[in-house]
Amino acid sequence: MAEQVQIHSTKSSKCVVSPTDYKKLGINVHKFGGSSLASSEQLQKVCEIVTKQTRLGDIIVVSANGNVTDTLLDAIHGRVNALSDIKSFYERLVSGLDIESENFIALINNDIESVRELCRHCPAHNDEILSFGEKWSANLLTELLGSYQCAAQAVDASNYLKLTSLHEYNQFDEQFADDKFSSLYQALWDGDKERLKRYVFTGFIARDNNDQLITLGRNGSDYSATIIAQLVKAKSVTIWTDVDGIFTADPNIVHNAKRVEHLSLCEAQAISELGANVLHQKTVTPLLTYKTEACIKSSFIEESSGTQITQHPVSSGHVKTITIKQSLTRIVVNNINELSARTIQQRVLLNQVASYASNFDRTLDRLTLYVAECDRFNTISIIQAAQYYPVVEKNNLSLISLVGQSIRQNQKIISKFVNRLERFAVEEIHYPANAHTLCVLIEDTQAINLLHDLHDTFFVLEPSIPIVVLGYGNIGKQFIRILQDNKAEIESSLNKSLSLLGVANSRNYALSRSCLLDNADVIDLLDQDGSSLNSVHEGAVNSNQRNEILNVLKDYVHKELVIVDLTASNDIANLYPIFAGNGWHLISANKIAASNHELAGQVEKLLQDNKRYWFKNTTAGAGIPIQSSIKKLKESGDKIISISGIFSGSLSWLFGQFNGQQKFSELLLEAKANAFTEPDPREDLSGNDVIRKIRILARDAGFIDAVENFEPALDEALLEGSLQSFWDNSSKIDEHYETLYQQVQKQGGLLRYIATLTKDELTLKLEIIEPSHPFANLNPCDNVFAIRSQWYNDNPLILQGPGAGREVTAAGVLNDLCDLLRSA
Ligand SMILES: NC(=O)C1=CN([C@@H]2O[C@H](COP(=O)(O)OP(=O)(O)OC[C@H]3O[C@@H](n4cnc5c(N)ncnc54)[C@H](O)[C@@H]3O)[C@@H](O)[C@H]2O)C=CC1
Ligand SMILES: N[C@@H](CC=O)C(=O)O
Repeated sequence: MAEQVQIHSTKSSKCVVSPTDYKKLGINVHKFGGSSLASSEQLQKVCEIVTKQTRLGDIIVVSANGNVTDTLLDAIHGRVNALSDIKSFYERLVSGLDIESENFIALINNDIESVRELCRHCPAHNDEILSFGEKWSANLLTELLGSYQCAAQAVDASNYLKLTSLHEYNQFDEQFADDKFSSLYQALWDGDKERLKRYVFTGFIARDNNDQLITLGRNGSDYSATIIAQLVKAKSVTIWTDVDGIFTADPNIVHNAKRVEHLSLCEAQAISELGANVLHQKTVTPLLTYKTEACIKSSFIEESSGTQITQHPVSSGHVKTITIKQSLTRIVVNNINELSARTIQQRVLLNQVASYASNFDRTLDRLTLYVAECDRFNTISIIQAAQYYPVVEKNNLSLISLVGQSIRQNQKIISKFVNRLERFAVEEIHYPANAHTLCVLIEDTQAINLLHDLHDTFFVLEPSIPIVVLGYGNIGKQFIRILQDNKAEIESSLNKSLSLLGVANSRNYALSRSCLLDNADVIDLLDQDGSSLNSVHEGAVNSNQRNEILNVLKDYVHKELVIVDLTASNDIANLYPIFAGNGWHLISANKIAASNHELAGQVEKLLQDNKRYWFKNTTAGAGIPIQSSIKKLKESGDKIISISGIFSGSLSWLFGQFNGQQKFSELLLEAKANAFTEPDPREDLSGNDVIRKIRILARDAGFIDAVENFEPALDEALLEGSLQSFWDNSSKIDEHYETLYQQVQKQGGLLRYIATLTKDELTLKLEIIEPSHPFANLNPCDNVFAIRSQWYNDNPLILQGPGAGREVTAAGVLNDLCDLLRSA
């Protein structure tokens, strides 16, 4: 049977074309572990996966079926029934499969006799004996795939993977492999891709530089898969196993652990160095060298997406998983110099000793190693061979480690971690060499409690306050989109779950107590006519033409709720005192309430009484943090003297673009389409929108008694009447700005709508400024705020940036929401 594999794998080739072409094929490597190949049902499942998810030319790497490797080891160690157990196992396995079972069993019997013979040798040919497991597995799967009409070929990997030297574990002969793979993919040179097959490679086995068969140790088949992927420049590697990827903690210990969707290669490396069973260190090394992407999936849950290991981090600064290694021994070597300590650390590594944390303390000249208890004697021998005398200080220790991209640069994570440790008697906090791991050593007896505690701290999100968004227009839609796209990131940074209870526009509202962010289809229906909603959605989307959503929200009176007002509605602004009285927090992009001193005062008082917050940073500067800057200056004792600048994003854009060539009204339509203007653009041209911003900032700066002196940016006569009559008057508007433009040109200046705030006067004027004026050269749509204060007197503090638009405003609202959820 074993020969069967070898016949296919060593075809000699006379390649006439470039031997590198198979590397351009985009081969996918799929590796199936022993548990995925342990029963006839599982084998059939694997065949389904292979037929559906692989292409001609893809490589399948297999481990031995079920526990066959362990049973072969038993045979080596002299267990009498071991080989007959293997025979019975295969008889059972093939009886449920659609293959020529008699032939297969005859071959197994034949091989078992060879194994028996090899076991009799002294010393036994261990690697050769163990290699039968993978060979049987490759042949069985190949044969079974045939019954699925899936052309496959069993391949003995030991004819492809050859070490370049006896000791360099990671060095495989690339030229040797290249020749062999070129031969395997011979059909490519004949221009006949259809002749390619799925190649079922034996995992775990290779050859040393003397051509002797060797096995690749623990998790050797995973290693074969990533090495083969590196050699054939594979497009992807999928490791199919019995667990559905990497979890936030070992799910056998922490039952609410969740699957981690993405890990970066650096995170994967850090996890593997900590001794993860599912991801061995040597498996990751080829991925790091070749930088291919990988995936760990369960062959039991085919539809799950498992854990993707990506070359670049999908996110950084978050804890992704917490690992635990129990039953470690602390071995200490005192009075040792750094060079000897490093040599010992290296030898420990080369001997494949499971050492999970080691540390050389320069000030104490002390080397500390934490090794698996089973590796204790091995470690002591290595240290003694270097003429040092180790002390076994303590047994029964656990290493618990947080892993996440660059978490060591995140002070918040470090302090959260250290705070949690206060309640435990920890042995040592350990900082490994990489920036992605934080470790603690603790006695085994306390370790599981600490693991649960840390998992709750970093992964169990506190429920957060339900959010209701009023307004689903330019800003509302973008805000919901970024909430959906960044939900996981926001939740992990706040350590709170996001709960979008309701969304409304002036037609409909949607409400779901189980978070609308996970129910995007419902939100999509908000723009539809009530009559076109089908019955399935009737419960979720309802008419809001008379603010009906507020009736449903009565259930939340005196409970915490965040109302996010993204309307331009007067009615909603006038309801703020009721919202505040109900004990609800407020976030506004709508400027109406915040710019009305009396209303804003009443709302602030009610919020204060109810210990609730009002965030409204976008009402004055879209995404520019103007209000928070003024607040911070005042909180630190500064006094604001004046604020001047250009506060209208739309007019900044319009006057920046207008050059007399294009009609002003056409530009106005473009500004509206870009969401730079108010829903009714007359609000911008009349100055009303900027006046609201001026009043909001005046209130923040403390200029409440100042006299107002505001001029519109367009003659009031052209702003009167309905919105339709305004657009009908476009030609007059165009004439007006054309004449103005000629005047400005004559003076060699630029037209800007400038606001100035002092404690005595608030002004807003259309001004002609010099091209050298600080407000002259702004990017299109920019706002600029020059704050002169007691501390920024001669040289004002300037805040400048995009002052209008969907993206920046929605991002500003999201900032407000995160600040609120952090404070509440
Ligand atoms: N566009 C921008 O750059 C900035 C806009 N803002 C403010 O954001 C607000 C929204 O602006 P846009 O999204 O451009 O307006 P929009 O007209 O596109 O959207 C307004 C939404 O509010 C809804 N609405 C009206 N009355 C309602 C009610 N009673 N209940 C529930 N929903 C209601 C409308 O149906 C619509 O969905 C405005 O107050 C604007 O001043 C603030 C900063 C920057
Ligand atoms: N229409 C406003 C948008 C932001 O508030 C502006 O032009 O600044």
